Amino acid sequence: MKEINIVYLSLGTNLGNKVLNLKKIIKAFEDDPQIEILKKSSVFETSPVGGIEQDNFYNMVIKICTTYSPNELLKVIHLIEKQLKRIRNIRWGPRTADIDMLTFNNQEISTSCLKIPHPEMLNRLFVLKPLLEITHSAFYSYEKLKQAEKKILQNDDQKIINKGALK
Ligand SMILES: Nc1ncnc2c1ncn2[C@@H]1O[C@H](COP(=O)(O)OP(=O)(O)OP(=O)(O)O)[C@@H](O)[C@H]1O
Ligand SMILES: Nc1nc2c(c(=O)[nH]1)N=C(CO)CN2
Repeated sequence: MKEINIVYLSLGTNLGNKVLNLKKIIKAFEDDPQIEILKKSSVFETSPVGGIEQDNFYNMVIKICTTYSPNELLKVIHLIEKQLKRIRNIRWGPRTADIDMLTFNNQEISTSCLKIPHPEMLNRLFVLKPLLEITHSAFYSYEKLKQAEKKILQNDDQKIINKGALK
C-alpha cells in the first residue's frame, strides 16, 4: 500500500485570464487519480513580491492528499505548469502558472531541486493569508505562522485583497 501524504500547495498566476488559469490548475489536479483536493482557500489579488515590476497576481492555497512522493509530485507540478504554457525565464517574473510545494507532511527536504518547507513561505503574505484560511498549522505551528504574518504586515508593503471563492 502506498502512503497517503498531506501537502499544501501555493498557486499563483499573473498572465492572461488569471481566474481561468487557477481553474485549469485545479482541474489538472482533480483529474489526477493519485491526487485529491481536500481544501481550497479563497482567491487573493496580491501585489508582486520580489522587486520585479509586473502585474498583480492571483494567489490561493490548496490542501491535497496524494500517494505521490515529493519528487513525483514535483514532476506533476512541472507538467501542469508546462500545460499552462509557462515559460521559465525571469526569476520571480510574470507567469501563467506558478505552483510551489509549501509543505509535505511534516517532512524537511533539502535537495538541489526540492526544498521543503518552501524557503520563502514565511516571508510571503500571498502564502500565509490563504494558508491560515484553511489550516492552523502546516509544518510550522499556528503561532509561528501568525507571527510571520504580523511581521510582514508591520514591515512590508505587500498588498492583498480577498476576492472570494474560485467560481
Ligand atoms: N518547494 C518547492 N516547490 C516547488 N519548486 C521547488 C521547491 N523547492 C525547490 N523547487 C525548485 O525550484 C525550481 C524553480 O521553481 P520556480 O521557477 O517556480 O521558482 P520561482 O517561482 O521563480 O521562485 P520561488 O520558488 O521562490 O517561488 C523548480 O524547478 C524546483 O525544482
Ligand atoms: N504576489 C506574488 N508575488 C510573487 C509570486 C506570487 O505568486 N504572488 N510568485 C513569485 C515567484 O514564485 C514572485 N512574486
